Amino acid sequence: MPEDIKVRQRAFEIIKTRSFGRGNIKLASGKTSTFYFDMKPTMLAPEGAHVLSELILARLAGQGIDYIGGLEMGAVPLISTVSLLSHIRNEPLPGFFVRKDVKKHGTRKLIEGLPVDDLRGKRVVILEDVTTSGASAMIAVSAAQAEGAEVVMVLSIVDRGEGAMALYKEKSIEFDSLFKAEEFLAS
Ligand SMILES: O=P(O)(O)OC[C@H]1O[C@H](OP(=O)(O)OP(=O)(O)O)[C@H](O)[C@@H]1O
Ligand SMILES: O=C(O)c1cc(=O)[nH]c(=O)[nH]1
Repeated sequence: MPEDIKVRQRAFEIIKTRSFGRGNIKLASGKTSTFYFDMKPTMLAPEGAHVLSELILARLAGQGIDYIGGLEMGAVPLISTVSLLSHIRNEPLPGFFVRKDVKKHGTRKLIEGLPVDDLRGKRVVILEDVTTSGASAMIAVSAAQAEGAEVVMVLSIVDRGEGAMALYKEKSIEFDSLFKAEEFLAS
């Protein structure tokens, strides 16, 4: 089996075991669902972090990306591990994250992890752990655009197929995911 297919298969197994669950649950959008992906146990497992980062770097290869970013909390572990792996491979891809709320103390930054004004003119990919409506990742898109970045893609680990694709089509931003929820629902 080719290496990239093996890595994807391993990521699928880890997500299925550590992150996929069934049962009634309320979503960020306020809707309810009968299944859920809690991606943190995958992103924070050593092998999970590694395989997801490999898949993301493979998806972004050769596209002249300057920065990866995303909304707290979901995107934060991903941004860190993708950035680390990019350094190990000598193709550094720095990261930033966008706060949901600015702190009332400290530097009061909305965007954390980079020097002021550093996003101007930069090609940015917004990462997300799970997309449902896509509205959460859109907060990070808007924050990066407000700083002058060109957001070239939103890349989700798992897309639930419940609106994100249509949202980003309307915004004329490329959208992709490593996995679809239906793959787990069918397995
Ligand atoms: O596409 P959407 O409809 O916006 O839903 C997906 C969002 O929901 C989850 O975040 P949550 O709000 O649960 O917070 P967390 O990342 O801080 O845990 C997930 O991490 C995404 O950010
Ligand atoms: O829509 C959401 O809030 C949501 C769905 C899901 O499967 N996982 C998650 O973390 N958030």
